[in-house]
Amino acid sequence: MTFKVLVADDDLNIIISLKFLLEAEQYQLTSVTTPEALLDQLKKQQLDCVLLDMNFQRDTTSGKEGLALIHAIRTIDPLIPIIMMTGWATVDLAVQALTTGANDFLQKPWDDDRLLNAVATQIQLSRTQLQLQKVTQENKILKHQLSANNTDFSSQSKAMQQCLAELNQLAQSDMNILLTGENGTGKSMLAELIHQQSARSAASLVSVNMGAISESLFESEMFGHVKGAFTDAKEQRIGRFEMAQGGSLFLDEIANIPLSQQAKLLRVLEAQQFEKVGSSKTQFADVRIISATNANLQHAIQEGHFRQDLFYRLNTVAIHIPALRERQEDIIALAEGFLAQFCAKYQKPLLTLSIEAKHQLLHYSWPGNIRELRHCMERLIFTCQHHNISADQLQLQEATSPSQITESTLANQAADKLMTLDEIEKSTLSTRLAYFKGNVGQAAKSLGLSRSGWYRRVDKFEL
Ligand SMILES: Nc1ncnc2c1ncn2[C@@H]1O[C@H](COP(=O)(O)OP(=O)(O)OP(=O)(O)O)[C@@H](O)[C@H]1O
Repeated sequence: MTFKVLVADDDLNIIISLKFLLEAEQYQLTSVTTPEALLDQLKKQQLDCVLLDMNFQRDTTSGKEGLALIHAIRTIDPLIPIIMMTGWATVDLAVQALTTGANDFLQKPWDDDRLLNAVATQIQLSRTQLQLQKVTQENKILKHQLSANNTDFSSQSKAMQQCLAELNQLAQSDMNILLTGENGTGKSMLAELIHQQSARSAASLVSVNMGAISESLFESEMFGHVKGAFTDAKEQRIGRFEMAQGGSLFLDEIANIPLSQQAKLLRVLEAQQFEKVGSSKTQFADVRIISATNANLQHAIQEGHFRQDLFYRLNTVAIHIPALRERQEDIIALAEGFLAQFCAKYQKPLLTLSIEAKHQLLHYSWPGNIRELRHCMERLIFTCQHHNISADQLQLQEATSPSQITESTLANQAADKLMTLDEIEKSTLSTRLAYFKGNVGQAAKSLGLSRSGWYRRVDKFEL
């Protein structure tokens, strides 16, 4: 990439020398000899750095002209690096230039290496600053979108209202919270709600799906690594604990942490300290942990798959999120809410639910909970021919048992609809998950998959 440097000096010899020096290093040079031409160029083109003489009239040496120009440049471009140059340097003048808004100060005659170094460093710094602004801005937008989504959190059932009241109170504390409940019951959404209502809401909520992190990358993902810590560590990397500093860390699918890594997580939770992989520097972890699982952790402890001491650390308070079938008052309201949302999104006329459709929605077991209901409503926007949705258009079928899904049924399905191998795999994952009522561990095991193998496929098929 070629960077554009603007040289502003009334001495043509200086301009020619700088032209030779900078163009030999692949910079593209524009030169001006008056302050007016300098400001004009700044308004006309996108530049990466300004090399600015401090005195334009030959008989002046005070540097006042240069200082006044810094102000003028900053009103046009607040971020462009300005490197001041003068043959009449004093410490006072240098300090004045830097406090007025210049980024560096060089004395004429200059040392070539020092000048090239100053230009490269200042361009690099301003690009990093720009990048940071961009990321901060994106972050703000994402946070805004997330909290806007949360205002969509809807529930009318008594069970959920109780749950929300409890969460509202706990959110104000700094206790670690464990959310339990089947897949798709809204645990991630509630984690976001807890964070937004906590004193940590100005900092980030960082989410990690523990089932999706491979065992070998666990430490690096969670605590970060320094450059060269292992073969692939080409750059230093910040881990999730550091990203969530001052905020909250949401550990989803917590039961999926391999036993070997549980001790490492426990140490951070106990001592609030961690080290990046490859570093001996201890860092302080100021994060609130919200974790979630659809598994029975007590059972996992008895089976020796989960550490009891880690369970106690995570489970300062536990909140159970009821399954959708246990809060029937929510089903129709949620379904109608999703229909309204998707009709607006896809610019379709509003669909309504017939009495029979409502009846079926209420009597279905919803193994995939609210996620399944949401997908079902989204699908109807495209499959439903009439404004009033009938029961059979819902296409709700209770799951068949895996023993019924034989190779021949799959082969028949494939032949009937000419399914691709991917479609068969996708359909098997969904059926199996539904059969095990959303329990990923059991569903994966029944297919001979590891949890990470399961999640890789879930990602691949965007399930
Ligand atoms: N009360 C609610 N109101 C509106 N939408 C909801 C509600 N609860 C959940 N959802 C929606 O249902 C889907 C699943 O929610 P979420 O991911 O929070 O569930 P989860 O329990 O964390 O699932 P998993 O255990 O699979 O990670 C999301 O699309 C979410 O927006």
